[in-house]
Amino acid sequence: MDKNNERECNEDLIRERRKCNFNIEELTNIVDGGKARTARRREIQRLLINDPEFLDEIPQDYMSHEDRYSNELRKSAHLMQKLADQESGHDIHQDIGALTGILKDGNPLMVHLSMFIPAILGQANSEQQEKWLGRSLRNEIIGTYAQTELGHGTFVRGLETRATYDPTVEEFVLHTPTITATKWWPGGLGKTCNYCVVMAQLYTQGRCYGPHPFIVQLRDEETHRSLPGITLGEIGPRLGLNSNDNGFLKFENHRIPRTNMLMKHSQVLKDGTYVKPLHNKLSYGTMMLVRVGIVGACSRSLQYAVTIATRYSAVRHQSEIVPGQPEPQILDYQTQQYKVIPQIASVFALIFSARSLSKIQSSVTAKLKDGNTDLLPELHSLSSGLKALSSSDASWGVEVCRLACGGHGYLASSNLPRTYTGTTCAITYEGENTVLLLQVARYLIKSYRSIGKETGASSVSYLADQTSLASSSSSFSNKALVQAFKLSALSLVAEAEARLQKLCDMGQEFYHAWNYCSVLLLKCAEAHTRYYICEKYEQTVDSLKASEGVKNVLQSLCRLYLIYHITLTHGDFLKCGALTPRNIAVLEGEMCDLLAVLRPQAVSIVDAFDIPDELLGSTLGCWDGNVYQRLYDEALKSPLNKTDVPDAYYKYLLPLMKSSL
Ligand SMILES: CC/C=C\C/C=C\C/C=C\C/C=C\C/C=C\C/C=C\C=C\C(=O)SCCNC(=O)CCNC(=O)[C@H](O)C(C)(C)COP(=O)(O)OP(=O)(O)OC[C@H]1O[C@@H](n2cnc3c(N)ncnc32)[C@H](O)[C@@H]1OP(=O)(O)O
Ligand SMILES: Cc1cc2nc3c(=O)[nH]c(=O)nc-3n(C[C@H](O)[C@H](O)[C@H](O)COP(=O)(O)OP(=O)(O)OC[C@H]3O[C@@H](n4cnc5c(N)ncnc54)[C@H](O)[C@@H]3O)c2cc1C
Repeated sequence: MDKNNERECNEDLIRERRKCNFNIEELTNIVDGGKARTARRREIQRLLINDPEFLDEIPQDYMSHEDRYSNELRKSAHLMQKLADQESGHDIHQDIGALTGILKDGNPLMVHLSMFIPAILGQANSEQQEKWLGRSLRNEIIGTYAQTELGHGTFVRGLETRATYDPTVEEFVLHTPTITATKWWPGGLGKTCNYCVVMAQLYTQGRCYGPHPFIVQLRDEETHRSLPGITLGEIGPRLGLNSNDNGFLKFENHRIPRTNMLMKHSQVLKDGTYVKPLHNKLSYGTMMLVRVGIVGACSRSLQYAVTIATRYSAVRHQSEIVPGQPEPQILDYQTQQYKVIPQIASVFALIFSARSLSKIQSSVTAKLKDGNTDLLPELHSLSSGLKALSSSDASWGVEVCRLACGGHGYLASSNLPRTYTGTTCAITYEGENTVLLLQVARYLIKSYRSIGKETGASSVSYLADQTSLASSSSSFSNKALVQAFKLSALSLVAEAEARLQKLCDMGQEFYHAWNYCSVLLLKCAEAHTRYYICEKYEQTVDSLKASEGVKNVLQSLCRLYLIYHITLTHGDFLKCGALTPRNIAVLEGEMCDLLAVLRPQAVSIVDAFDIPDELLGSTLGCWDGNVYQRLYDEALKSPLNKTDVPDAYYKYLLPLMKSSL
C-alpha cells in the first residue's frame, strides 16, 4: 500500500492524518529505540512481507489442527532459514520484535528460540555450550524447556521428575514416577523438538538437591522417532497458540551422561559430589530472562490491538451526538476515547519500563559474571512484577480494543481474537501472575523490614522515606502525581507489614499470617510495580530530547496514563492521604480534557507504530481504512460459501423440517 497515495484511502482517515501536529517518523524512532533500529526492523519486515512463502493458502481458521501445525511449521522453518541466509548477520533474538505477526497462532519453534537457546546460554558451562549452542543456533537440533508437570507448574520445588546420579557408569537416570510427574505444556515438545532442557529433582549420594536443568535428547536425529524410554505427544487444542504443539513427556528410567546436567552454576562430580551454586536460585535464570522479554512482547501485542481499534474507530460511524446530524465517527464519543486512548498511553508505559528493566538485567548479568549475586533478588522482584502487570494490562487492553470494535471485533478477520489469545497466555506462563506478585510482595516486606540496612536495591529505597507518608501534595505536576503513586505503594506496604506483624504477635505462624494477608499483599505488589512504571514513564518523557510536537504528545500520554491509573485505584490514594476526594474529581475532569486533546492525534500516533498491513492482518485496522470491502471479501472465503445449499442441509435440516408433515 502506497501511504502517499491518498486516493486509495478512506476519507475519514485522510482527514485524521491531516490533523497530525508532530513528526511521525520521530515518534516511530522512539518506539523502536532509535533510527538505526527502525531501519533494521523495516529491512527485516520488508524481507518477510515480500516473500510469498509466508502467505497462507486459506485463512488459518478454516484449517484442521494438523494443517495449522504443518502450515506454521513450514513458515517457521522458512523464517529461520531466511534469517540464517542473510549476510548482514541478523541476530534473531535482537530482532524478535520485528517478527511479530508473521507467524500466526504461536509457532512450533518459539520455545526453541525463546527458552531452549537461552537456557543453554545461561545454564551450560563452556564445554557444554561448545557442544550444543552452535548446533541449536544453526537449528541442527531443536529444543524446548520442559519444566511444568501435570501436577505442578507454579511450585517448582514440588516437581517430581527425578534425575538420579549413578556414579558407577557416570550417568543420570531420568524417571517419571507418577502420572502427575508427566511433563505437560512445553511448547514444541509434542512433535517438533528432538532435544529439550528438562528441570528435574537432582538426587546424588542419597540426597535430593532440588530442581536442576538437564539437556536430554528426545528423538533420533535421523528418523525423528522418540527414543526408547521416552513417551512423547501433544496435549490437544488450547484457547490459542494452537500451532505450538505443546506437549507431554514421560521418562522410563532413561539414562543420560553425567555431562548432560547443565553445569554452569552447580555441578555433580564424577564421584557424585554435589558442588553448590553461588546462589541457590540461579537455576531459575531462564525463567527470569524470558520474563524480561515478555514485557516488550506485551507492548507489541497492545500496539497491534490499539492500531486496529483506533483506525476502525475513525472509520466507523454510528448513532448521533447532535440530534438529526450525520452519524459521527465513533472516536468522537468520549466513552470510545476512554476505551482506546489510555491503551495507546499504556503502550509507551510498557516500552519504557521494558527498556529500563533490560538495562538492569544487563548490569546484573555483568555482575554475575564476576560472581556478585547481590542484585539478583531485586531483578527477580522487578522482572516478576513487570511481567505480571505488562501481561495483565496488555491482555485487558487488547480485550478493551476488541470490545471497542463492536461486533466486527468478534470476527477472526479483525485479528483481535487471536491477538487476545496470544496475549492472555502470558498471564499464566512463565510464572502465573498472582504467584509472581506474591514474590514481589515477599521482597517488599523483607525490604521494608530491613530499612536502615544498605542493600543497594534502588527500586525499594523509597520504603525508607517515612516522612513522605505525611506529605500530601497540593501540586499536580507529573512528578507530583508520581509521588502520589509512591505514597500509595509505601502506605500499602506499611499497612500489610503491620497486619502481618499483628497476626504474628497474636500467635499466628508467619506463613498462615502471610496467606491471611495475601489479598492486601497482592495490592502492595501491584502498587509498587505501577509506581515503578509511572516513574520510568515520567522520567523518560521528561528527559527525552525530542521536537516540541513529539514531546507534547508524549507528555499528554504520560499524564493520561498517570491520571487513568489513579482513577482506577483511587481508594488507595484517598486512604493514604496522597490525594483528597476533591483532587480526584479535578483529575477526573482533566482526564477528559486529555482525551479531547489526544483524540485528533490518535490515528497518527498509532501510525507511528508503523505496523505493515501484512503483519497487522486485520480487516478493521488496515492503513487505508477500507474496512467494509475487506470484511465482505473475507466472508466470501468461508468454505460454507462454496455452495449455495450445504450438504448438511440435506442431511439434517431437511429431515427436521419435513418430520412434522
Ligand atoms: C539470548 C536470548 C534473548 C532473549 C530471549 C528471551 C525472551 C524472548 C522474548 C520474548 C518472550 C515472548 C514470549 C514468551 C516465550 C515463550 C513463552 C512460552 C513458554 C512458556 C514457558 C514456561 O511457562 S516455562 C515454566 C515457567 N514456570 C514458572 O515460571 C514457575 C513459577 N514458579 C517459580 O518461579 C517458583 O516456584 C517461585 C518463584 C514461585 C517459588 O520458588 P521456590 O523455589 O519454591 O521458592 P522458595 O524456596 O519459596 O524461595 C523463595 C526465595 O527465592 C527467591 N527467588 C525465587 N525465584 C528467584 C529467581 N528467579 N531469582 C532470584 N531469587 C529468586 C525469592 O525471592 C525468595 O527469596 P527469599 O530471600 O525471600 O527467601
Ligand atoms: C500457552 C502456555 C505455554 C506454556 N509453555 C510452557 C513451556 O514451554 N514449558 C513449561 O515448562 N511450561 C509451560 N507452560 C506452563 C506454565 O508455566 C504453567 O501453566 C504456569 O507456570 C502456571 O502453573 P500451573 O498451570 O500449575 O498453575 P497453578 O499453579 O496450578 O495455578 C492455579 C491457581 O492457583 C493459584 N496458586 C498457585 N500457587 C499459589 C500460591 N503459592 N499462592 C497463591 N496462589 C497460588 C494461582 O494463582 C492460580 O490461580 C505453559 C503454559 C501455557 C498456558
